[in-house]
Amino acid sequence: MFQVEGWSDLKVRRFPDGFLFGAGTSAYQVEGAWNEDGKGESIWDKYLHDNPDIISDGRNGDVASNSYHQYKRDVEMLRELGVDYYRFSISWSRVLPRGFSNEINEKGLEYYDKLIDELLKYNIKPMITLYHFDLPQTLQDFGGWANPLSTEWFEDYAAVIFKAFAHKVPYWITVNQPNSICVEGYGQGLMAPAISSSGIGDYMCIKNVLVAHARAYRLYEREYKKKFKGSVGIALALNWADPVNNSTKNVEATDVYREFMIGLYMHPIWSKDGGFPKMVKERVHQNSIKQGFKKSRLPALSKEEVTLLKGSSDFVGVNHYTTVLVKSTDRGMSAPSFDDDVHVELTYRPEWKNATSSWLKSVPYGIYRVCVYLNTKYDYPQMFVTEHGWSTRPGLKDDTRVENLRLYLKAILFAIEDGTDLKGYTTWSLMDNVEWVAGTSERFGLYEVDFESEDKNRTARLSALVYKRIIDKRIVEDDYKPNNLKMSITNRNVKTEL
Ligand SMILES: CCCCCCCCCCCCC/C=C/[C@@H](O)[C@@H](N)CO[C@@H]1O[C@H](CO)[C@@H](O)[C@H](O)[C@H]1O
Repeated sequence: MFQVEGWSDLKVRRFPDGFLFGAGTSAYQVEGAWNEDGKGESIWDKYLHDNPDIISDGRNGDVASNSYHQYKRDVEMLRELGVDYYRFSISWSRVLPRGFSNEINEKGLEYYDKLIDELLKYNIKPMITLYHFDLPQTLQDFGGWANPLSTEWFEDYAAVIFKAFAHKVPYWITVNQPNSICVEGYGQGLMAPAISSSGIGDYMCIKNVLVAHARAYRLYEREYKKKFKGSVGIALALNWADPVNNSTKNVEATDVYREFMIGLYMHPIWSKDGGFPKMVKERVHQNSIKQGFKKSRLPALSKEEVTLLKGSSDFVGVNHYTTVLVKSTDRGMSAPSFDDDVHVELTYRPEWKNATSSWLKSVPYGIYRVCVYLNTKYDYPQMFVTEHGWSTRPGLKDDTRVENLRLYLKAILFAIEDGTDLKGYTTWSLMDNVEWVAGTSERFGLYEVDFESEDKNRTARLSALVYKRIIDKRIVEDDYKPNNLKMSITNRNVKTEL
């Protein structure tokens, strides 16, 4: 059993046979070529072009890590690491420049086809995310994810991508982090399209994104599952939250926080009864009525939608970075708002080590706790860690990333030992990239990208060598120190089933 304090023991745990290691990126963050070869504008292109001053270091995704031109080098890096799979996303507006499926940009499809073939040539399986934050701007002009028609636009887009690649791709993620898309994008105005409509726009978006996910899942299930046997899931932001202490009101506040951060997305897909969690529905409904709304600001799921969503995932994609502590509060908050509906305060332990990103603290037990929570509450769902990572400043000797990686992988080994059905682990990120409004000021890469160089050259960091060693030995060694930072290609015969 994994203990929060003093959890380390002397047993050497091994990653089970068949456990997969991967690395991840997303289209806007690495591709660049924002308007090349017929690509249409996305909401992130527009947002950062219109608001250059909000980017911490002024670097947007116009060129990013130049993966549109450097994809062969990216695959070479994956071969160096010896990973089993590569998680990357497709830019919707690169394939459908105006968002709708009547006009397909063949050059866009060609780019992904070449990338997939390059991966398959070296026995690296593609894990494709259909949507990682970059909606075509043309669709945003019609309300984006706040428009219920978005569920149909997404299904049409998914149909184009499945038709082109279902025969080559074993793992699919429909949508990355609905809470970031909706709460940060349509509520808090922190992510594109930067709409500030907390407590209203975010809930409209959440319903539509979840239904869109389910429509894409059902489409694959109907038309491709039998033939290609791929797995389709959704990636959720599943950070952990504990009460700041064990007082009843803080424990209750933590339950509420977990239902809004985890249950809102897990319950419709993985619970037995389906739909949004009762506690969330009741709180938003009561607040809405008090505030003079005729009905809940959280749009209801119809009976058909509840059924469509229930069971609509082969695995849950766990994007896990950090842990927060929750305190109950009576503080007045601006209303209506998502924060007012949840109504808690968050804090951290001062001793938790900080990454370069202010929100990111190293709390390894959190990943164990979130796995056990999902097991208990949702009956041992199949999982992939679809993102986990650490940010630093530039530099190749990234000891803090190495330490964080080792500690979290050990915690994952405990979670597996305690029954978690975890299929794989994806490190975020393969390389430095555009960290949204933080630009390139927060580096998440196992490979450093020289953003000053014309080609955006990549160099392995210490963490890349350590990750390679873990993949090779299938254990986490505390004392492994490479003699130098030279990288070479791993010739591994990946013997995993699709
Ligand atoms: C005095 C104490 C004050 C305490 C205040 C506490 C505030 C706590 C706020 C917690 C916020 C956690 C935010 C977490 C966000 C992540 O889950 C999210 N950024 C993950 O998104 C993925 O992350 C990658 C790295 O940021 C990103 O590159 C990727 O595209 C995203 O999918």
